[in-house]
This record gives sequence, C-alpha cells and structure tokens, in this order.
Amino acid sequence: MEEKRAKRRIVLVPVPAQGHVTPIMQLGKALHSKGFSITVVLTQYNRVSSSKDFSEFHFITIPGSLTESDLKNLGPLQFMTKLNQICEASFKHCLGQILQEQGNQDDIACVVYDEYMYFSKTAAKEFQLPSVVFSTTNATAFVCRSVLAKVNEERFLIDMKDPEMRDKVFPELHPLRYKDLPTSAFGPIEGMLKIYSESVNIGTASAVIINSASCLESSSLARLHEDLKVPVYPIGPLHIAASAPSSLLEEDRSCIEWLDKQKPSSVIYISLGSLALMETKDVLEMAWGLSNSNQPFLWVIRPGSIPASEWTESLPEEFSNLVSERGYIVKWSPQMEVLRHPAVGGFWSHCGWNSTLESVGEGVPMICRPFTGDQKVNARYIESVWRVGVQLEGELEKGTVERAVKRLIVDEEGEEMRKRAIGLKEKLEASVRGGGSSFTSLDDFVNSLKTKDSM
Ligand SMILES: O=c1ccn([C@@H]2O[C@H](COP(=O)(O)OP(=O)(O)O[C@H]3O[C@H](CO)[C@@H](O)[C@H](O)[C@H]3O)[C@@H](O)[C@H]2O)c(=O)[nH]1
Repeated sequence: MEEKRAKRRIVLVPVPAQGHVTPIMQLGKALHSKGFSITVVLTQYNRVSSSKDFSEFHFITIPGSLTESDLKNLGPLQFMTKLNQICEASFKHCLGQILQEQGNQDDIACVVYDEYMYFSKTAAKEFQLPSVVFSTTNATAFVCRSVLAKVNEERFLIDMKDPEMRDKVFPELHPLRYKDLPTSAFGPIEGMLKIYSESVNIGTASAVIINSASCLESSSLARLHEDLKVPVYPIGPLHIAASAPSSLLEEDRSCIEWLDKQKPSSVIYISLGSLALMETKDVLEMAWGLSNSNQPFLWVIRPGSIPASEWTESLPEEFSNLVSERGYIVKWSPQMEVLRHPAVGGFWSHCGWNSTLESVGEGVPMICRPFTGDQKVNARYIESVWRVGVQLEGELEKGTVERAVKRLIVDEEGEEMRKRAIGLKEKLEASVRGGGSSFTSLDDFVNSLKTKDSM
C-alpha cells in the first residue's frame, strides 16, 4: 500500500461530561505517545483543565455552546440534541480555521469524535477529512443501541411496561433482558431513540474505536464489526493503557488517609459517577443497610445529587448518626487511587463504563445499582457474564443492602468474585501490554492512518 506523507494532527471532540472527557483524554495521551499532535475541541461547558499530562495539547473552545444551567434545565438527552444542533456550524468554522492556520489540509490525520458529538461528521466530510467514532461505552451497549434504533417504537413501549416482558431475555441479545436494555432515565423514549439512531449511524466514519478489550466482550465486538462494516478497534482499558488525570471536580484526598486506617479488603466504596441522582428515601435505606452491615464505608455524595440539597444538609439527623459510626463521606474522590487501595474490598457502583473498567482493572468486586442507559447492560454483564458482582434490583431496602455488602465483603461468595475479578484484572493488564490485543489494536489504528487506502 502506498505510504502517504505522515499526517501528524488528530482533532478530538469530547462530550463535555466527566465520563466521556476522561477516556477521550486518555485516548489523546495514547495517540500523542505515538507521535501525533493533539487538538481538543471543547464546548463552553465543562472544560478540561490543561494538566501537565496535556501540556502539549492544543485546546480550542467553540463559541455559542450550552452552559451548566442549560444542562440542569434541559436534562442530558435534550442537552445533547441541542448541543449537536448548535455546534455543527461553529465546529465547521473551527475546523476551517485550523486548516487555514496550518496551511495544509493534509496535516490532519483524522477527526476522532465522541459518538454523541455526531455533528462532527458533517464538518469532517465537508473538508474531506477522515472521521473516526470513539465510543466511551462498551461494544455490547453499542450493539444494543443499534438494535434499539431499529425497534418498533410503539411495540417496544408496550413491552417495556409489561412486568413479565421486562424479565424476559431480549431476542438476540442474550443474556440481556428487556429491563437491562440501555433505555434512559433522563427523558421520553422517543428522544432517546432519536439520539441512538444518530449516534449509531456512523455515516462516512472510517473506523470505530472502543474503550474495551476483547477478553471482556469478543462476541459483541465481532458483531459490531460485522454490522458496521468498518474496522472496530478495541483499545482499552484506556485508564491502564494511558492513565491521564482529567477530573473536572476537585478531589478530596483526605479519604486516602481515612482508608489508611482501615483493615485490608474491609471497606465498601460507594460512588455513583458524575451524573446519577439519588432519592432521599434510597439514601436513607443505603445508610441503614451500610451501617447494619458493620463494615466501614467510603461514600462519595456529589453536591446536587440529592434533591433539594446543596449536599447532604436536607437529610435527617438519623443519616449523620448512621454514617458517623463507621463511614466517611466526600464530595468527590480520587477514585482510581481509592480502588487501588488495599483497604477497599468492594465497590457499590452505578456501573458507568469507566467505573466498571476501573473496578475490574483493580480486581475489586462490585455491588451494582445501575441508574440509566448502558449502566444496566454493564450491571448484567458484571453479575452474570463476568460474575464479579451482585446486582441490587427493585426497591432499595436496608435489609437487601446489608445482605449485599456481607455477600461481597464477608462471605465466601465475595471471595470467589474477588478471585474472578483479579483474573480479569490480569487479562486486562495483559491486553494493553506489548503484544496484547488492545495494544495491537491501537497499533493497527495508528498504522491505518498512514496508509492511503484504509481511510
Ligand atoms: O468521586 C469520584 C467519582 C467518580 N470519579 C471518576 O468519574 C468517572 C465516572 O465515569 P463513569 O463511571 O463512566 O460514570 P458517569 O460519569 O456516570 O459516565 C457517563 O459516561 C459513561 C461513559 O460513556 C457511561 O458509561 C455512563 O453510563 C454515563 O453516565 C470515572 O472515571 C471515575 O473514576 C472520580 O474521579 N471521583
């Protein structure tokens, strides 16, 4: 194949939210280490601060985008729809400017955009630049979204309301049940299906990069490759391959000192990611259950995640009493460091894909309480495919919370899950090492940028 003059710049377009910013910045770091210059196009909302890891990256903010209060008012689904409408023109303008400044169109190797920033593909096409989709969820969730984008909306709505159907396995998506499908808690199903069909329609994109590894989901990756008819590159877990701190919130490191005082594998760490919200009654059931389990716990409660509360002040005194006995609360933790800490024996998670990879990547078993979207897919896989966790389904109740904690931290069953999680950790580490599947996949992607016919 003919070698072209090396194109050295990659333009990244992240979704402005923690769970998406983190992996795309890690991808940027991985590509930078392969010799590419990185330009990150940001919206005005949730900007990445340029830490030393990204000091050589070029950041551009496109004007006219949405603000934090827009997110609150619109909710994530509408926010993303609107963001895609607003950003299309400003991104085209921005790309035009980058090209003009460089004076050489050939210098941009490709535009890598988060699958939910689908406006990017139009601009890339207009300037005849190769575009590549980056999925921050896993391949199984991508397959699900492709299936959902094609369902009969009316029929699907009826099925999803039927309790018997909800427990049934969805055709061709074994072991996922109807209730495990990545439907959204953030708005009506119609809006969600529209976003899904936009995001899975990869248009003229020439490849898909996924933050996953073939040891986790080889059949979904194969299916995706077959469906999309373009190369699919599983290059994760990126937090192991190219760790790069990109927290949008300030981390409270005092929890590490607290962990230092706890016994090995005794602490349950609780964090529901950057978007999930909690009901006051659930917070209380959790506090009761955790307290009754007699295990120490470290709990991240994000400001604004409890209704009518800046932080925890609207909760009754009972909550503080329960927590003060053996718990520690922070607003935001250095999560990867927490999961690596020997005192941590289990992770109560909403099962966002980053948290899932980070937990399995440290061999920590999980209590799964998914909230929305792909988290339900991940929870099902954690419990019944990888068998490294237990899922809490239905109403949250202090008795079930207490039992789940004991199953994970105290019982033999938890020990078995921990062993399997450590087994997966080893496989994941091997996949990003020289010769491993994700390592090779990243190399294949980089090589594809150098050959004329593959883009
Ligand atoms: O106290 C905390 C809590 C979280 N994190 C980090 O924040 C990220 C959270 O990401 P994730 O677990 O994926 O959750 P969300 O923020 O909810 O992520 C969104 O994006 C993910 C990737 O697309 C999806 O899988 C989720 O469903 C979606 O909600 C992780 O890297 C954590 O390490 C911290 O650093 N400190």
